[in-house]
Amino acid sequence: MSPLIETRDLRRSLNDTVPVTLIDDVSLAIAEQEFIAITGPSGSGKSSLLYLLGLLDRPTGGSLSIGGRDTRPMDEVERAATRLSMMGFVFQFHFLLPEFTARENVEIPMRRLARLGRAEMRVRAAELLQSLGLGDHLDKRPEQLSGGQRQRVAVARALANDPPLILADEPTGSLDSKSSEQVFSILETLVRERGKTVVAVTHDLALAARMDRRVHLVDGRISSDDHVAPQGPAGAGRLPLPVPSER
Ligand SMILES: Nc1ncnc2c1ncn2[C@@H]1O[C@H](COP(=O)(O)OP(=O)(O)OP(=O)(O)O)[C@@H](O)[C@H]1O
Repeated sequence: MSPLIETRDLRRSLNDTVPVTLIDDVSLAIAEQEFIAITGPSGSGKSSLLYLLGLLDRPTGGSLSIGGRDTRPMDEVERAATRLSMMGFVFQFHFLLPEFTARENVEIPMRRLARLGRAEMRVRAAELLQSLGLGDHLDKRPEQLSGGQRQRVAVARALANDPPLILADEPTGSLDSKSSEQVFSILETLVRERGKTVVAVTHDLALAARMDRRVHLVDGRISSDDHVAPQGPAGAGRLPLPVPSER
């Protein structure tokens, strides 16, 4: 089976007055159900790499395949369609739309993909939020939620179209330790019990140590890539997500 993500000699350069190489010949294969940290010093290119993998930016060299499809010939419409169906994004700041409720925010990617009818979208959004411990907050707007709750809404939104891949940029970076642990354990459960692949940029080496693989960048290049065997219980099947306590 082809990897979920495969890059060969991926490169992103900027041709400003002084040329800068953000990502330098990165070759990486990521299989389904991997739980991967992208680590490295500030400015090493972690976010740049994640944006390339998420088709939010275009490489200036090398190749990138998603789900076995070469992304090079894709136009913007195909790239957007691939993002919607294959990926969910979680950023350090939740980027929820303030005028919409939690449930409406989760419905947005479903509306864009337009695979489900309106009633099905509403039910699915509610179920996702319930599974993340937010069943009592469906109709609240982001300003009425705590930071940890907002980030869990952002995770529910990332899962809206049931994508195989979740790309996260410092997903716990602006949370207190309790909320950070909740969000991390949700991401872990998505891999272990829901078969998702999670690629997360993190500065937090303690969290990275709990993931299965650490791709370490220095100056836009992979300086180390260390794997450990997945820790999920073999044959555990699909278990419910751990429901964080309501706050
Ligand atoms: N649009 C841009 N123009 C010029 N330089 C850029 C641009 N985007 C990123 N850079 C530079 O590229 C390098 C890599 O940035 P990137 O944000 O990917 O690093 P990072 O490892 O995620 O950093 P941090 O941990 O601080 O978020 C940095 O030196 C950054 O200043």
